Amino acid sequence: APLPPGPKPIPFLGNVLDLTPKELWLPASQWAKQYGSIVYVHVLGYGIVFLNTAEAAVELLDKRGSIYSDKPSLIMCGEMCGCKNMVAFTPYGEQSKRQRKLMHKAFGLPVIPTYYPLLQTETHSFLRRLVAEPAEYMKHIRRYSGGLTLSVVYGYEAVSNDDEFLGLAEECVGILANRIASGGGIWPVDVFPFLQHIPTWMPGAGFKRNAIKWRRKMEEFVNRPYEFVKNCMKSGEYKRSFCSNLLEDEGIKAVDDFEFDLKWSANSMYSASIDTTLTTVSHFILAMMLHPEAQRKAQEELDRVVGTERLPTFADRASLPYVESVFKESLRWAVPVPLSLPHRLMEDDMYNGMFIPKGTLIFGNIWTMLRDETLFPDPEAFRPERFMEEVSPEMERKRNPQNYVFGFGRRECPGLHLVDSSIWLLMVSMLSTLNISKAVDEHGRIVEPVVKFENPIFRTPSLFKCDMRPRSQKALSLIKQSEIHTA
Ligand code: HEM
Repeated sequence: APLPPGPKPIPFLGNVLDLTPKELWLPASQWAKQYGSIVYVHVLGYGIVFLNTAEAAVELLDKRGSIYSDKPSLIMCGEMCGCKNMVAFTPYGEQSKRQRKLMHKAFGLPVIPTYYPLLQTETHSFLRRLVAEPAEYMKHIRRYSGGLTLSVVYGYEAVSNDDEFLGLAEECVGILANRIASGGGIWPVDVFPFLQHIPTWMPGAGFKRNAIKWRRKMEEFVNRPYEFVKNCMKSGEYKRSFCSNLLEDEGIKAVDDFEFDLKWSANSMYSASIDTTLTTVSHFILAMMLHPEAQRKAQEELDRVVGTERLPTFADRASLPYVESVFKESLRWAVPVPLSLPHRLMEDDMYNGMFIPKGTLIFGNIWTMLRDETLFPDPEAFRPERFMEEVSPEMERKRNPQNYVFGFGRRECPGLHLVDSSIWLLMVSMLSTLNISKAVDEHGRIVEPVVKFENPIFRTPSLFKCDMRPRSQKALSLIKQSEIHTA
């Protein structure tokens, strides 16, 4: 049977020249238009498949999940830098299933309301930092998502921007995203495994010396916050968290390798939440700045439902349909992880008469799915109204961006329910208290945002100038008073 179609490879090297290190989703979406729901390329004989429709992604990644849920085994990232135990890199098998079970226990839908008070506290602290230093909004979003994850996962409260655990986490997430996994995480040693045996002192062995250094940092990042929880529990003074809840669960504790799994799952959630949250919230700010009419409509709804005497809460959610549509459209428009994370096919397989060889890397092309004109007419436009239209339940499911942006099948994002609450509250709180608009320079001219996307995995916009200020004196005092109420 033929391989799926795709751009013509060159001899031996394959499609190496077609694969761009930045915004690979753009050529991938052109291939989707040209070749259809499934596209095949290869690099030096290693196959890569892009699944361009929800039907193909659900059929393969979900229904045939037992063979489509493995992860590529990367020597540099996984073995040498020790990341193979992070959930996003764990091979499909007993360990990945145990880790996901732990995360499901902590972040499954029924548990999320128990985090509401914490989400509220962190959101209000974020608003206070934002009004004090609006130009530093990216720093504040990072601090928010880092602080939230430290509290939820370890019961640890970061007290300042210079907090030692926040610093350690920032450093490690930076090493992982910008050093270890840059260029898709494939190093020469992954293609020529014998390189791992060359002595560290040899010229050209810099990658080995770096790997030793980075591995030590990663281990510190895994162990130190975990030891913090255990010490607090010993002393009897601790906040409930993912780790403490599971450490108190006698049934789960009895499972083999429990502590190892717990430590690495906790750490993985930290790494997985920072860039994704930063990307989503930055896109929301960008959208509000570029579409003042959508912002105004959302604010009118908020003023009608919540009023101006208090901040919004989760109890308001069902009465805010337009705000809900802004939330959905922000996720669709942003596509924070446009090609999802790669899965590895464990056995030869056939799809619609085409052959997909064992070992092929499979990318869910979420970008193309969420730019599908039949589901989202004028897909580049930011138009929350599209989600206000009356459609059949089947169509509603097909058009819900939350069914795409978190990936598919057995490796689907375990943080999705938390994100649904945390980012919703963050957006609604910003809308209710702040006006977001384009910045004005010292000559009074409007500064048009210029945005680039440099990260190969996350569609994070580069820092852009914008103006964020309280909607009124009342809004400012609500933000300031939130500290007193939280305390
Ligand atoms: C807007 C925010 C987020 C988005 C868009 C997002 C999206 C994704 C996507 C697309 C994947 C890959 C799924 C696949 O392989 O098919 C993923 C994996 C993952 N996410 Fe998220 N995520 C977000 C936030 C979070 C948060 C807050 C957490 C933790 C609390 C988290 C934890 C994880 C983990 C641990 C994995 C690896 C799962 C595995 O390989 O089994 N994510 N996420």
